[in-house]
Amino acid sequence: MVTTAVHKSQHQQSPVLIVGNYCHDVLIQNNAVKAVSLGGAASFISNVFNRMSISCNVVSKVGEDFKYPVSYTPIVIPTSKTTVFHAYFDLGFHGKRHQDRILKRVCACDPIRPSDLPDTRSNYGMAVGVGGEILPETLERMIEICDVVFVDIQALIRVFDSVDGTVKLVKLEETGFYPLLPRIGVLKASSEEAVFMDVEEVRRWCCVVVTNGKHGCKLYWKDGELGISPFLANQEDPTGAGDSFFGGLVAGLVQGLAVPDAALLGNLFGSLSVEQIGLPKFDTRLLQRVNDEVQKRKMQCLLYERSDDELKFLRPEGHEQFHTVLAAEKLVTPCSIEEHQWNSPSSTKETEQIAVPHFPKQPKLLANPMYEEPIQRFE
Ligand SMILES: Nc1ncnc2c1ncn2[C@@H]1O[C@H](COP(=O)(O)OP(=O)(O)O)[C@@H](O)[C@H]1O
Ligand SMILES: O=P([O-])([O-])O[C@@H]1[C@@H](O)[C@H](O)[C@@H](O)[C@H](O)[C@@H]1O
Repeated sequence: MVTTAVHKSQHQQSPVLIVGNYCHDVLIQNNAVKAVSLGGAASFISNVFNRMSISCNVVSKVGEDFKYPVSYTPIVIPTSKTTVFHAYFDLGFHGKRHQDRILKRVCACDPIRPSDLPDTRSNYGMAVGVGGEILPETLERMIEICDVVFVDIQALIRVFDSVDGTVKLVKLEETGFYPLLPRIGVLKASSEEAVFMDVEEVRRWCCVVVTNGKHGCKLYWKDGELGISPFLANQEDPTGAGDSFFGGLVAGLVQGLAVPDAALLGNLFGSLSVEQIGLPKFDTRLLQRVNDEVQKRKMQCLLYERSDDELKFLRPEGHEQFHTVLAAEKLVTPCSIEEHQWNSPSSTKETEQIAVPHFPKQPKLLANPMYEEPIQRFE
């Protein structure tokens, strides 16, 4: 169970094992490339861990064409190319459902096999594939070598059009991963992905976390559910929000927070991520203050620690106050990237802007009469 591993990690300092390929992301809008960036859940999550001083180990495969410096060296496959995703931000209408982007996997690196994983045990495993690189046997091996495994559903239910690589989703129960669910700790899904599983069924086996953009997230476990408040953000690019959320959630658990407080940290990192294009660069002062608050919060919670694992899901006393303090810290710290609009050169080290002749004007929020929520449009 999630919290058992939390307690173990306080005694042994084993790292978190992150499994998923790095990729190259190409962000496209109005038929023009707006940015090319390091992508893949592994890059967004390790970015959060680095800044929260959480030690981790990444197993990721790339080709010789991989072009970004990363803190955790990937396995280079000479016979394969790095996974590439094209994200289209203006094709977001599929029948009646709105999506903030259409993804196409235009290149796929090799899968990650059980033999690619380390022999040593980890307290936490994160199965965070993006391009179908995690096989059922790889997840099974992760379950064997990690005390608790956190899984992003996108690693399990994505299929890729054989002609143009468009990402489609299949029902979780139709995948080879389904029998493994009772052995994992947490399954994370965005609200778009959550409709591809039976939440009522899956919550009997593991904790389910459903993220819902600017509305925050919701936790579902066997005996209850709990909504976790969002943080305000000026969204520039939704890419990596779910990954940064997941990094924040697990960072919180590793630090010893209760599940609802850790999910709040996830919401904070998700909200910081959408404010920048590509891999976010977090403000050092903000991170220092957030780290301080997490330490204080952990000490407060130790004072009334509950022994029953299931109770760890309940909102601990002072949770709202923790949200207020984190929100205030976010508000007082100006974004470290001042020029982070679509049409400005980015100062993020690992994000590269490509100049195109006619950039659109600033993103503008327009109400779409077909849907309740406003959608982001570019003129
Ligand atoms: N516009 C936003 N404002 C504030 N927080 C956001 C926004 N978009 C995303 N987030 C945060 O990031 C998390 C993940 O975003 P979501 O869009 O649900 O995932 P995904 O990127 O996988 O589609 C949300 O639960 C929320 O905490
Ligand atoms: O936006 P998000 O869902 O958190 O995660 C994204 C993946 O869905 C996408 O396939 C990948 O190319 C991005 O780099 C990022 O990892």
